[in-house]
Amino acid sequence: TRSTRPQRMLKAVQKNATKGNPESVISAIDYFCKHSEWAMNVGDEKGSILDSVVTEVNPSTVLELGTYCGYSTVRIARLLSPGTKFITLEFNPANVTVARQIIAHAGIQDKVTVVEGSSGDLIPQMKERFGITTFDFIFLDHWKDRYLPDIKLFEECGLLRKGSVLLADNVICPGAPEYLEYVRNSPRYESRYYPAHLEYTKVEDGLEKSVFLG
Ligand SMILES: O=c1[nH]cnc2c(O)c(F)c(-c3ccc(F)cc3)cc12
Ligand SMILES: [Mg+2]
Repeated sequence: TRSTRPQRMLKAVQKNATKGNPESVISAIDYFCKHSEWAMNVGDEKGSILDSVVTEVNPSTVLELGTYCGYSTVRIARLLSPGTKFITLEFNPANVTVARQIIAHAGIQDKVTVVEGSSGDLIPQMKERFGITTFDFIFLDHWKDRYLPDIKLFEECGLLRKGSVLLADNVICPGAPEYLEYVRNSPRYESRYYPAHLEYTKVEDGLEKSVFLG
């Protein structure tokens, strides 16, 4: 039966990237998406902005919503200090299977825990299951309609502290207008937009960085 796009991406990584080399995995995926098949990884342009924010925050606890094939997981993990607690949530079990293999190929499997399930179910379990008190950095890249309910869930579950940084992908395309309205108008967040483009295209998109003020 026909393979899936994530499976074809995994094959490209296993063929073209050097085992244990996160940079080569990132490059192999970007090459695949530019020359073979578009895929919804954050990409190289927005990925560089992600890199700069992760480096600036230098977090001790990280949560990613939306693992997909693990591209941004590898981007983030390669920048983290040893001992950082990094959890990534993915709803689609087939994506979990591919992501774990791409993460292993990059050699950063010991730096991140991939958890299968929905963010709405798993966010309230973060404290009890993973011993998290608060997250220093959160990357929202799952489903635009979950951005607003999930940020409210973070607040309700006491998972944010003064200075926690949330970075959201796709706030223009596909777009998360209700989320943007919330973080830009709430007195509890300081928000800033980073203009860029939809991965591997010339279409406008960008990242919204929001700092929780407590
Ligand atoms: O569902 C998504 N979750 C996370 N990230 C996405 C993304 O970066 C996209 F570009 C897109 C996307 C898909 C199709 C398009 F025509 C445009 C954007 C979707 C997602
Ligand atoms: Mg995205």
